[in-house]
Amino acid sequence: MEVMTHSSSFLLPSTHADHRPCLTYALVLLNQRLPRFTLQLWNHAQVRLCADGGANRVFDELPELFPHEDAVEVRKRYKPDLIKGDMDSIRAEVLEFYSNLGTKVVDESHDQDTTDLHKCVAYIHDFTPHVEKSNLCILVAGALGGRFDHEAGNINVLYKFSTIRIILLSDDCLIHLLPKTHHHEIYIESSVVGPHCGLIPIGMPSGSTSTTGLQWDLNDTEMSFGGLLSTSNIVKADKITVRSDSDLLWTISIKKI
Ligand SMILES: Nc1ncnc2c1ncn2[C@@H]1O[C@H](COP(=O)(O)OP(=O)(O)OP(=O)(O)O)[C@@H](O)[C@H]1O
Ligand SMILES: Cc1ncc(C[n+]2csc(CCO)c2C)c(N)n1
Repeated sequence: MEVMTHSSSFLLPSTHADHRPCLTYALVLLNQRLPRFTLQLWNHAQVRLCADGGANRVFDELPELFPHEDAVEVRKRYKPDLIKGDMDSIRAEVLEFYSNLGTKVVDESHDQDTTDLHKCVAYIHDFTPHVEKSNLCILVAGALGGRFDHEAGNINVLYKFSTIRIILLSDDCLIHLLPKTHHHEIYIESSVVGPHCGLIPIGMPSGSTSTTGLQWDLNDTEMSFGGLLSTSNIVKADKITVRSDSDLLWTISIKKI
């Protein structure tokens, strides 16, 4: 089975990033307080999207990161490429400001059956050529640590688009899917992530999971809700390996530096 490699180098300043794996990043900003490392994500990304009210966060909070600069100048420098959603949360002044700067706006207020994050990921999916999809990684800022229905909807997007690399981020942790179609090698950037981690089988039980590099490694172990979950585990090596017969969620803490 093919090996899929994972790394959190997008949390490092661009100049420190290693080249493993060599990915193209897209950033989606949601309607929650921007994580403190938003500038790192922004600088790593080739394209930046705001999901509806996420545009208010960029408008209001990005200038706070440059308190000695004129807010309008900062907003012009950090302009999203696209705003997409059902447009019930973005403020009129924010929509007008970014439209005037040339940000593309896609109003999908007719669709009340998919979330704004789903709409943004679908856009990236539809407009990324097939050959480039394997190198694509979507970083989602503000996806965790808020309302539980939103968090569950955000996790569901990982499953709906399980062939695309998508990483959900909060200030405290990141999560992504480890598809059962691959063996996994997770490279730990120990200056920015860890040591707390977890492996969680959402959706269906896992009959057999084996790992290396964890304090409590799994060895052909069964996991399920109602049974064992690997929560509060600890990374003990620079590389973690995971093999499972089910899709698993991997989560690791982000350090407060
Ligand atoms: N509290 C939260 N926790 C996690 N994710 C959130 C939260 N609030 C918003 N989001 C994410 O940001 C996206 C855009 O947020 P926005 O507030 O514009 O959505 P909405 O669909 O209008 O929300 P609501 O359910 O309040 O009407 C949502 O689709 C969701 O993915
Ligand atoms: C069974 C069911 N439950 C909830 C919603 C509501 N809903 C889900 S996504 C969305 C858009 C949010 O921007 C809304 C309003 C629905 N349509 N169907």
